[in-house]
Amino acid sequence: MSSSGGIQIPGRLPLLLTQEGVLLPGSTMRLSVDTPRNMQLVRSRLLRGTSLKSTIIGVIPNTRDPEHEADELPTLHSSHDLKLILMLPFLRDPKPHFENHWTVAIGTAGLAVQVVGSNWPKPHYTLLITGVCRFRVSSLLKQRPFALAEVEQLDKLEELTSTEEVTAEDGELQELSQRFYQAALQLVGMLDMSVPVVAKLRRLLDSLPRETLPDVVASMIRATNKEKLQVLDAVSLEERFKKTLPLLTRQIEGLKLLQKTRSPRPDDEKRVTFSSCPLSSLCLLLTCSPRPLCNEGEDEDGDDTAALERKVHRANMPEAALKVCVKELKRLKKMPQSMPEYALTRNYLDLMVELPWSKSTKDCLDIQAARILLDNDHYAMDKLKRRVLEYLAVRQLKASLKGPILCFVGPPGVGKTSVGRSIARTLGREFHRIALGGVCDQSDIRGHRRTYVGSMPGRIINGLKTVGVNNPVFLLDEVDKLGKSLQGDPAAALLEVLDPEQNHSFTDHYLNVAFDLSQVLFIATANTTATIPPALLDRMEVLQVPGYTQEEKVEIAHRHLIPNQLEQHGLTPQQLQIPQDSTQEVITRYTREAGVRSLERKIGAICRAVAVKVAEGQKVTKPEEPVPASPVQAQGAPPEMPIVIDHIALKDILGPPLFDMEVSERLTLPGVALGLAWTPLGGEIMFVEASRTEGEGQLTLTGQLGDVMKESAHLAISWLRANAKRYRLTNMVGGPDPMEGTDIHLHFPAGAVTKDGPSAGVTIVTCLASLFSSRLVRSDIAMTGEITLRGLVLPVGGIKDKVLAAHRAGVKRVILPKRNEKDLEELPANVRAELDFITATNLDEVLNAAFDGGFPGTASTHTHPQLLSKL
Ligand SMILES: Nc1ncnc2c1ncn2[C@@H]1O[C@H](COP(=O)(O)OP(=O)(O)OP(=O)(O)O)[C@@H](O)[C@H]1O
Repeated sequence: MSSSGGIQIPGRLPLLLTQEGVLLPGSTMRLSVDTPRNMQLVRSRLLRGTSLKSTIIGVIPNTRDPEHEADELPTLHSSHDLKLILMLPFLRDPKPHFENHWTVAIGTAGLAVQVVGSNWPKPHYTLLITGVCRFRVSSLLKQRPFALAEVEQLDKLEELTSTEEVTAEDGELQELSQRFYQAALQLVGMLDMSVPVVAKLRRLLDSLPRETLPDVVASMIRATNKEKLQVLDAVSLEERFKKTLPLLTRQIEGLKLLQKTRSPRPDDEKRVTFSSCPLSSLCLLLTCSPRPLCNEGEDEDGDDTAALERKVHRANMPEAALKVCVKELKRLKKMPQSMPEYALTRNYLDLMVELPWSKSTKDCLDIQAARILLDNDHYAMDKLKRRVLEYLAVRQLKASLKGPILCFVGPPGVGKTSVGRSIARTLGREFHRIALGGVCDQSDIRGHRRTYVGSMPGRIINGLKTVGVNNPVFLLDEVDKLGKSLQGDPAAALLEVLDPEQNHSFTDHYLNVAFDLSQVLFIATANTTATIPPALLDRMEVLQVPGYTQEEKVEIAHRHLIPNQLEQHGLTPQQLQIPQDSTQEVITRYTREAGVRSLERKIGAICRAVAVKVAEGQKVTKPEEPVPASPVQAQGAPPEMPIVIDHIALKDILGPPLFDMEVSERLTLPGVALGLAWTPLGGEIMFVEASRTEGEGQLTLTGQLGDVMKESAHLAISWLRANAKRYRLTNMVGGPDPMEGTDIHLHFPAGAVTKDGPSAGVTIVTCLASLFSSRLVRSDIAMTGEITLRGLVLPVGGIKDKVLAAHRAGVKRVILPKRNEKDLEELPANVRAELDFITATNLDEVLNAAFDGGFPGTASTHTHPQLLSKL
């Protein structure tokens, strides 16, 4: 600080633009920073810098930092006095180098002594900055990512370090300084000297260099921002004394008046004392808070706390919470604003009053209406809708229903989230979605303790604050994708949230008081139950939402997706028509999914392409121009409406088809069979390929197989070797042991995808049987089932999704374990009608069905007709 021993500030300073208050040299101020440039400055200079130099920044007052980084910087605060002083030499200078407003911008170089970051209510930093000296911006070096400028230090006041020097050099300045000093003494004299800071101020008045007094006193007394700006702009010391003295006198007069008008109660005496000096600690002696406690802001601030107190009492919170709030309020009142804890306590209280402790919406449940709404919003999903209606009906009869928590499990894009939204609508409740995918910190659910820097409440409490009622529908999306880390297990934190017996007293770490979640209706969604922790799964009722059949997808597209997309793209059915055939083609040749999300995207792509045509057409058809009569579209002429998307248009817009009906093509060699697999994304068809070469009887397995699948492969080989004679299987030279002198390679294409599970057993056996017998597997058949060493076929899971995948891929016959027959009832009628199902109890039956005309050696070839059941 020039005035305190000649500190030299760097020649280049990053600029912090603020409108919050005026930092004067020698004072300390707390500033909240949330705009892009200022945030960037804090991150790259204050948080990353390691030297003292990197903590010095230039604070430009009275200037708004633009909300968006792309916006240009506004005119910086500039001093008129300085402008004059600086311009004078240029009256003589033919080529002034002060060309723009930057040249006279003035600010205070400050030392950032503390940086506190917080994400609530939005990301921001709170800085504690001590003013060092005035500076002038010579030139702006860059605007992004934060403003950086070449600066010139202005306060060089060494000449006035003692009263003697003043006397010697400048009579008028000395007189001013003396008057100022006397006035300051008088002010301190009116305050209660028993307050330690007042005593300290008294001592400082004698020990501080006189030239620092105007800045220090101006930052403490009652003064508006405008007045403080004038003090900052007063570069000459004389001017500064002149600007500050009236303020000081006004404060003294004000105090006198206050003392006169107040009743002489000891309390009041103290209050005058306190209010005239906001400083409650020594370090704050030089503090200027953005809204000083003792200027105009004070009343406002006092009101502010009073308003907060009123809100606390009106928030209708339970007694325990109220007690905590009252205690915190008491602490807040005693705290100076500049204390870091002030902001924390204030944020806490603000949250407490905003929480919907007893605010709820009234359920408007009408089962008839709910049924209609669910049917209107979603096609198919009958089982799910039935269960949801049951649930709603019970709620209607018993309002205080505790649990169960519904968990919709199914592949992506089958409408789990959107059913959740519909349930909220049917109940007339607020809806809030909490995405849990990737959450691996339990404080995400339960909040951080307030002792942490940047502590925040968890997502549940935040959600309640957002919806503003205590009985919303909370959709816990993707519960199966919760992670775990050193920061704890969020799934464990969810246990308390979802347990109806416990959640009436859910305690968020940040709140530290119980909040009643029993009115909240929780619905969870997941792609698979396999990764949901068992304790969590146990608290939920799982409702499977399987993928859709092609017919269902066509219906969904025409009833929901196409109208939605048309609306979103500003089109009408009079402008765009997608016939059923085209939708069917999009489904089969451009998408391969269990849900309809990809289909929706493709329809979106069609709409965009048509929107361009329509918009071009509108531009060409100006009102005065007649519309061409010919339906043949001339170059630049508007297209004929409606634009109908046919096979050719589809290819134009979406490109060549992405998927082919490849099944029959790939089953043209012996040693290939088609299996069915279940994945969290729905069912999939899966080819199994085998080849043999001369060798030593080794088995090679490729395709990223898990242990269980590898074991299935070994099992299949063992069974075939054991039964080779019966099935007349041979090795390469025609010998009876198929493995003798032969190496086998089994491959599961889509080699990058990990595969596991026992259900490929029957497919591997069929594939190897085809290889050893050199016979082709039927090209229209797919299969699934676990095998045993004795050749039995055991049931497997995910039958519905697997069969739907087979149907999607154009397969005509499906072999599945006999004990899975019951699962076929869940299939849509049209799928059941279009597929032949062969249910098998042993591998004999499987082989017999998988090859045209049966398989040699199987019992049924001779004794029974082929086992075929059309369900
Ligand atoms: N049966 C249906 N009827 C109407 N629209 C549907 C149906 N199923 C899905 N949709 C639509 O498909 C889109 C995707 O649905 P949604 O986001 O609910 O899928 P999701 O199952 O939650 O997927 P994820 O598991 O990826 O979150 C939505 O626009 C939804 O409206």
